[in-house]
Amino acid sequence: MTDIPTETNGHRPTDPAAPLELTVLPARPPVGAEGDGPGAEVVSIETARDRRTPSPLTVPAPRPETPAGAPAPVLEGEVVRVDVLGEADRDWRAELAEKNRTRRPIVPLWLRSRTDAIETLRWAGEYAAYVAGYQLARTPLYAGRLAVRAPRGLARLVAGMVRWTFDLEGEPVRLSAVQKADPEAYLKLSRQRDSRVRLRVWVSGAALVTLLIASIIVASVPTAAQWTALAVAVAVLGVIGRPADRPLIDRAVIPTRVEKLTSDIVVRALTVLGVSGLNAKADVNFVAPITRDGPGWRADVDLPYGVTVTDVMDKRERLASALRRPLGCIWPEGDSSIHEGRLILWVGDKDLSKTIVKSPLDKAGSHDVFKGIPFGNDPRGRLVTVPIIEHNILIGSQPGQGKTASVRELAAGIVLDVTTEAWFHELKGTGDLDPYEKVCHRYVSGIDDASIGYAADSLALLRKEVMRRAAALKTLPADLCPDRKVTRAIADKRSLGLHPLVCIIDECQNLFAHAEYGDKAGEDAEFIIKLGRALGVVLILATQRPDKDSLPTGISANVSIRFCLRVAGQLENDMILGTSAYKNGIRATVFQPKVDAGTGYLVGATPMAKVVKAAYLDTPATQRIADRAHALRAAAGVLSGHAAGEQPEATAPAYDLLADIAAVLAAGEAKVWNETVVDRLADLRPEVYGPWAEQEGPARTAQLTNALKPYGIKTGQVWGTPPGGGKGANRIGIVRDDILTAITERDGKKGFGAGS
Ligand SMILES: Nc1ncnc2c1ncn2[C@@H]1O[C@H](COP(=O)(O)OP(=O)(O)OP(=O)(O)O)[C@@H](O)[C@H]1O
Repeated sequence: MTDIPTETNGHRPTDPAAPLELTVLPARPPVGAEGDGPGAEVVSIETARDRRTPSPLTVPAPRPETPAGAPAPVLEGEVVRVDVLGEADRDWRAELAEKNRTRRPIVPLWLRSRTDAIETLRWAGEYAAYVAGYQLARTPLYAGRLAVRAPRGLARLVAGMVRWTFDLEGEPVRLSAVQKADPEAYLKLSRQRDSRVRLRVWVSGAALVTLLIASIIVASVPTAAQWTALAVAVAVLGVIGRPADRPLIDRAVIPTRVEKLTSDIVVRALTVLGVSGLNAKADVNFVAPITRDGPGWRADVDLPYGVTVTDVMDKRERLASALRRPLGCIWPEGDSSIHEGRLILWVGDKDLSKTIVKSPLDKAGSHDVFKGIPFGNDPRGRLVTVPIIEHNILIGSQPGQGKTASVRELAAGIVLDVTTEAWFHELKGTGDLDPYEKVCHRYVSGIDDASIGYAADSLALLRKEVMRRAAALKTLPADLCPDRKVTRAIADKRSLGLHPLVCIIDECQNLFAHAEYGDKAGEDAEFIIKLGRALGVVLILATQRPDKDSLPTGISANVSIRFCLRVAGQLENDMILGTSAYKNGIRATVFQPKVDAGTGYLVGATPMAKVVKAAYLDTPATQRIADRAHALRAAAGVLSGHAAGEQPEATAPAYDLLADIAAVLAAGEAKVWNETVVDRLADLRPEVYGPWAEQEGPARTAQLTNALKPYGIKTGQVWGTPPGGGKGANRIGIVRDDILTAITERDGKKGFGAGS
């Protein structure tokens, strides 16, 4: 509650305990003044304050200047509270809405997702099977233990029977009656004992006779039954003869060493981080009970006002120390859909950095890329799938953090889908993708100029392919292609040539920073990323040098899925994960060099950025997958290009579209129809633009419209006349100035980029 300052006379009262309000509220009767007599009620100052009716807000008098040491005059005035006491008007609808938003699930978290439920039941099943197997394997040991303990059990049984039959446990009490010379008590106890013993002798005798009869019966039954009876008798005696400190059955698992996460532990950890505003127990507000969530504990906490989850994430190492767990177990996350201070603290049982995630593709017979590719696990052990159709993927990190391993996992999903054409380029020359060579339409591994030139050719060919596909998709009937994009049904019709085509370039910095091929390759890649998405063309790029020379900004700005393993700083982080990622707390700098190989931030594949440990395929596993993919593809008759031993396609001749258009437009032509420009381009470079001119009507016009989109140039209705003369008309066309402006801007940027 906020109070207007109470120092209306410029001085605080000398006695700090003095009720400040009473000295400055002369206009109002002091508390209890109505009853100042003998029967007056004694009221505490707090109660009196609370009873007081709220006053309208008044402005305090300005502080008067008083000469030093002079007693300050008491000013008339009234101290009032800014906040009105009492129950504030409650907006019950807003409260209900808030409650609805934060309600806890009826069905437990692990049962809400099919995958989680299956996973949990699998764990339970595996655990039960393991315990059963473990104990079954030890039955001979347990039988031996029972046999050894049986004689002691027999002795205990006989001794127990005798004690019970003759009521020996009452003996000390009877003796004490004798010692106290209490004949009355003794006689009472003796009579009770005699009556008990009379009954018990009969019971014990009956038990012995039953046992005798049972023994005679057992002596006459087949041997197997005799053994069974003996085993039961030994087992019973063995159990009776068990030493108090040694259990019969061994534990199948060591009791968990993982400390249960409690609110005290969480509070202790959060309050020692040194985050300003987060210092005391009262600063930590639990919004749900701490629960098990996957293989770890989850605490949902509201941080104090003004403290954000990023403040805590920045101190992850300290948090790990405060929780006394390895860093790889501590995964604080935000839930900004609620607010910036909602922290979900997940503390895993196992250190993520010591976990090797198995790829589900290792055992998969085939795969469908339209369902995404299983990529790895989040820290809670949940499978994360990366969508690939209609996406492009950028992977980046410092050297040796697991880029190639991540690419291998994605490549496994790609090759196991026979409808997907694979163009793989590994520009490090270490042969990490070599197992896949035999299924690739285009493949190269190397760091030399020829290999880099080959990759540049691939991008040029891919650009051409994108343009071909754009036209081909347009001609498809609407019922087959309602959304104007490649679907599973379209991909399955191989004759349409619109199946998924995935081009991987590992260590792409060697291509984009290449003096000869770099610029053109960058432009082509940008073009493919922008236009290829709906056409089934996917680019996957991996780089260990995410700077603007090695990774053109047009690429880093337009990819839709990003996976960033450990990087050194904010700049690299944001180049891979997108502008402001670091500021928003998505920081791949938190991962440890080498130790966290394979672990990175995945953005764009799931609704929120996620930490993911990529599945790891070693070379033999990769080889097995590639062998399976080869057999599948051979059976389906889809091995082509490099895989079929064909020579590489003739490389696309290098060309510059904007320069070519500028060359075919005369200085006085302000606006020209697309079809006229396409005809002139085909004349200029038949090998490049010839296929455009072969298209009919709208498809021909669309070729140029699509090709200009990446440059930000739009086509529209322009007035013109046919080349041979004739009636003028409005048709789709271009404005010459747009072309010249784009050329000037591009060349300007190049000049700036080179110089900076
Ligand atoms: N997902 C993973 N799980 C476990 N270990 C991994 C994983 N990914 C990579 N590693 C480990 O890290 C090592 C380096 O991985 P990789 O070659 O993929 O790194 P890179 O980033 O491609 O390196 P470079 O930049 O030098 O090419 C691997 O040999 C492996 O030991």
